[in-house]
Amino acid sequence: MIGDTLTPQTAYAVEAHGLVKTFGDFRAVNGIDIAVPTGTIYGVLGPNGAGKTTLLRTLLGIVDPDEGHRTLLGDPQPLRQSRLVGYLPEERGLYPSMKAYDAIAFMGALRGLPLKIGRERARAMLEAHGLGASADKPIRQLSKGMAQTVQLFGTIVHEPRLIVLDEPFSGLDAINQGKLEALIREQARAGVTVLFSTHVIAHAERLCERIAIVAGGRIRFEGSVAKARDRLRPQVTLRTRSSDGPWRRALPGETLAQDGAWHFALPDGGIEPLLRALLDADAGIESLSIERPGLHDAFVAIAGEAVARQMEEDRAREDTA
Ligand SMILES: Nc1ncnc2c1ncn2[C@@H]1O[C@H](COP(=O)(O)OP(=O)(O)OP(=O)(O)O)[C@@H](O)[C@H]1O
Repeated sequence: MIGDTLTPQTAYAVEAHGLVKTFGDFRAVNGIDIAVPTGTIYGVLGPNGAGKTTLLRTLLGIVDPDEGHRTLLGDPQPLRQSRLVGYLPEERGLYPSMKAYDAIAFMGALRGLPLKIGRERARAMLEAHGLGASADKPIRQLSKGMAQTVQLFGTIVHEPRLIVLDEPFSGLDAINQGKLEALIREQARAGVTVLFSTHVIAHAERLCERIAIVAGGRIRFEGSVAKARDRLRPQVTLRTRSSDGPWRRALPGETLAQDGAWHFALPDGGIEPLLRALLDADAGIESLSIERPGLHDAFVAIAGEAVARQMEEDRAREDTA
């Protein structure tokens, strides 16, 4: 890895406290604390306009904060670490006449990788991902998905320690999104820290060890996906043969009877006391399921219905674009 001797690995690849970035009177980033553990896949999740891009750019050192401080790979001057960082911006663009392998090598060269090594690695990466036949094609002849893959390879060809991807899934079809998810996992397995932004909850849920939910320039939640999901109680659905009996008293107060089943949140004391009552009274348990809420439900609980609806709309707009 280039410059591996420059900085020892720190516990957190990115750390920031009290970050504020204003544009005129508008606070795009409004007091953000964030800590991205080294070697994790970390997602910044929020609707368009939440401040994700500004946050990433501030962490990278492209934008200076008005308040607060941050370290990138342990360095309070993030740009000094740029050779160890790969950044895929939201606005993407490659030179249309450049050949695919050359475009990758060129991007690596901007991060200090000798062109010759970049070209060799570029060809190997394209081969390994079934794109060897496109290596010598000019970018303008590639499909959108392929061009985006080329840009991503250009982002990682210099073997960075930290990859920052701004909305990397947008504009990709489902197949290419799956390939990108696999590539992100591959990088993480190799010990690379991956920080990405998205407005699609499913990507964050599938990929991330930790997430930050951002809305209105602030972090509404920071932690593991499991911790976010734990914000909501698991939901119980119970079907019984008998419809009444002393066991009914063991159902929680806010139980809802719907579609021939009882629905309620898992009680603090667990399901066992209720099970005992059902068995003792011979209620006849036909089915019982306990479902943990997904990240989507947790997101609604954390960020609110309005923000969740805006994210759905962002996604729908993108799908029809
Ligand atoms: N250079 C700038 N000058 C003025 N306002 C800006 C600038 N950059 C961002 N903003 C504003 O800051 C807010 C946050 O933008 P930002 O791009 O960080 O959000 P985002 O969550 O990344 O959303 P998107 O995915 O739409 O870019 C938006 O209201 C945007 O218009």
